[in-house]
Amino acid sequence: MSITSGFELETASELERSDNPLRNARLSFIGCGVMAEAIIAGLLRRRLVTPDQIIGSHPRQARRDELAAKYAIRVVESNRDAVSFGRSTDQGRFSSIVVLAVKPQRLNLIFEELRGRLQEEQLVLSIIAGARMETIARELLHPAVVRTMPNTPAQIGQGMTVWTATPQVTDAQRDQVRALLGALGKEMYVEEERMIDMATALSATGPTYIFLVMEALIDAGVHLGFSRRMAQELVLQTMLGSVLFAQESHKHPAELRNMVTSPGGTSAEAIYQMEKGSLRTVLSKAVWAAYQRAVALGRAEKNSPKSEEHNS
Ligand SMILES: NC(=O)C1=CN([C@@H]2O[C@H](COP(=O)(O)OP(=O)(O)OC[C@H]3O[C@@H](n4cnc5c(N)ncnc54)[C@H](OP(=O)(O)O)[C@@H]3O)[C@@H](O)[C@H]2O)C=CC1
Ligand SMILES: O=C(O)[C@@H]1CCC=N1
Repeated sequence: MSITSGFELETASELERSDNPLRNARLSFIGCGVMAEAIIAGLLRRRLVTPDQIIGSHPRQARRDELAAKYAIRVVESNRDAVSFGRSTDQGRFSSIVVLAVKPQRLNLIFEELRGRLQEEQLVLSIIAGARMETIARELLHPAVVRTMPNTPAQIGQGMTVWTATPQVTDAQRDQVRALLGALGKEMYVEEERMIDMATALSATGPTYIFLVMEALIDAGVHLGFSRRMAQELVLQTMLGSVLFAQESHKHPAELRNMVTSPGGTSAEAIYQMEKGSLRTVLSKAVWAAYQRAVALGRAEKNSPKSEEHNS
């Protein structure tokens, strides 16, 4: 059976560029859900890799078929087979990145399956919330680990990913990671691993805060009497315009807000109600709660499905 990809390629071939660090890489995705698909789509869209450089593993046949048809990549059932794809052999040597993209609650199963199965030159790149590099390295018996925290706008190449790496990750591998994450949007390297948990709460969980506010404002517009379609257009363009304004003007948000706030006017009235309703405190508490949860997910004893059940 031949597989064709219906996937649109966006830019001129990066593959042909000699400075593309992923040119000869093999990528194995362990768990092909929402985020893994976003990374795969971004890499192919930017033509940083070809479909034959990618393999994914997934427990469900329907999902395997779906991804194979959409991206013309190989998707297998066995996580071990996916990792083996990147192993160098007498026939060829590859740089290989193994992307861990399962839910935190599945991580212990993955450790059991993959422990001791990685070659020295393979790189493990985790996107799993809470999972600490020390734990991954210890459980997989593999010291070269990169920990990243992307977010869902990566699906359209507008993501924000924060990442860090163990000292065993080489400069060449760091270049590969930058290229891979660059296909998702912006990337930011941090030295301190605790900042990954902080980014999990702020930028990775971030779309949740924004979409909830977006939804609430659209509902408020409907309450005023706008059709849902009109309210949605007004709110989305207002949010987009405000973000671009903040980005391009380089002004502090408070300064931009003051520009909207005429004395005795509508904004002042609205601000009064938002402060009365403790909007800032609620947002701060939400981010703090998300941070605490990210830290808790990283604790080994919380990583088993059993303890998660007790937790929920
Ligand atoms: N969603 C987000 O905004 C972000 C998520 N993350 C992190 O990314 C990771 C993945 O999240 P996300 O993509 O949203 O989650 P998904 O649930 O969409 O993806 C995980 C996938 O792994 C599959 N899976 C389950 N068990 C196994 C197994 N034993 N072996 C291989 N695959 C398995 C699941 O299959 P099935 O569907 O059958 O259960 C699912 O498709 C999480 O660890 C999360 O913390 C990081 C940043 C942002
Ligand atoms: O809710 C979650 O666990 C994931 C991790 C970061 C954002 N969403």
